[in-house]
Amino acid sequence: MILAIDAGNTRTKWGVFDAQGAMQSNGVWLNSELMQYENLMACIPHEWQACKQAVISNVAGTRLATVIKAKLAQLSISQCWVVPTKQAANLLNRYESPEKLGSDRWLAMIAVRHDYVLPALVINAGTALTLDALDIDKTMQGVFLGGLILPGLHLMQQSLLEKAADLSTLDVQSGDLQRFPLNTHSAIYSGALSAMAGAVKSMYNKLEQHVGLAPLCIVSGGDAAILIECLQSELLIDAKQLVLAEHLVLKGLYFLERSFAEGLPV
Ligand SMILES: Nc1ncnc2c1ncn2[C@@H]1O[C@H](COP(=O)(O)OP(=O)(O)OP(=O)(O)O)[C@@H](O)[C@H]1O
Ligand SMILES: CC(C)(CO)[C@@H](O)C(=O)NCCC(=O)O
Ligand SMILES: [K+]
Repeated sequence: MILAIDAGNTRTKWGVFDAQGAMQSNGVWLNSELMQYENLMACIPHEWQACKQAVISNVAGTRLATVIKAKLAQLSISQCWVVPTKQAANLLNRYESPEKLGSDRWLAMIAVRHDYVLPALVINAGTALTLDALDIDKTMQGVFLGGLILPGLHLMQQSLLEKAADLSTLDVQSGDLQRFPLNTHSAIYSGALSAMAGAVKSMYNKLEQHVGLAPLCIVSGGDAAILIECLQSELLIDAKQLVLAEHLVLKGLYFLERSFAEGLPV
């Protein structure tokens, strides 16, 4: 059994994979929750005890990493912390400094390379919104062309409330997506969601132009369903090309681990 851990900026998700690559169990913590456990053993899921090996993606900083390291050490689970490279698991990374690419973005692309037909736009709608363009070359290798980083739905709204004096008494709460909003909550919510959808449409068009055919648009993350609904209702992207994908980073971790085990080039 292999344990995969995806530490994002808001939440940490984990999944246990069997030898056939099926996810047998999974769970999630808020990072704030995870940092508060005094007794680390108390919050270790019993499913972890069947694992000898963990593969970890962390974009949440060193404090959270320290907590996770200690948990795994207590259980004598070996640890592999993923740092993106120039090439791995049949995917080429064209980032100027490959190791500076977020490991969550890299692993989501590894999962998409494995599970879907390329080209594809790989979207994570979480704390941040990332839009990563994935093509395929003549040798059938996946190629990461580059991508965008934006604030996610919660952050976009939160930053407005923090910096605009007349909005500072409001909470981030879901307004409605409206075409012509007539109250502040819906104006802010619709503004943030429209900005996200507009960025997706723009990036999708660029990739479509670049590859000369309609790419898939694979969406994951806490706000994936909301974003897909908006893209569909506003007719921005053909519904046939839209896919809601779960656990992409966890699956990417499993596939990367397996590619190491099979001795594929890294
Ligand atoms: N307690 C919360 N705090 C912040 N965002 C939340 C919370 N609960 C739900 N969300 C929603 O989830 C989104 C974050 O998604 P997700 O959980 O995928 O992020 P994450 O775990 O931080 O992952 P990543 O850092 O990889 O983006 C926010 O935009 C927000 O709408
Ligand atoms: C962009 C985020 C925050 C998305 O989770 C993460 O992938 C990250 O911290 N990336 C490092 C910077 C980069 O990808 O260029
Ligand atoms: K993520």
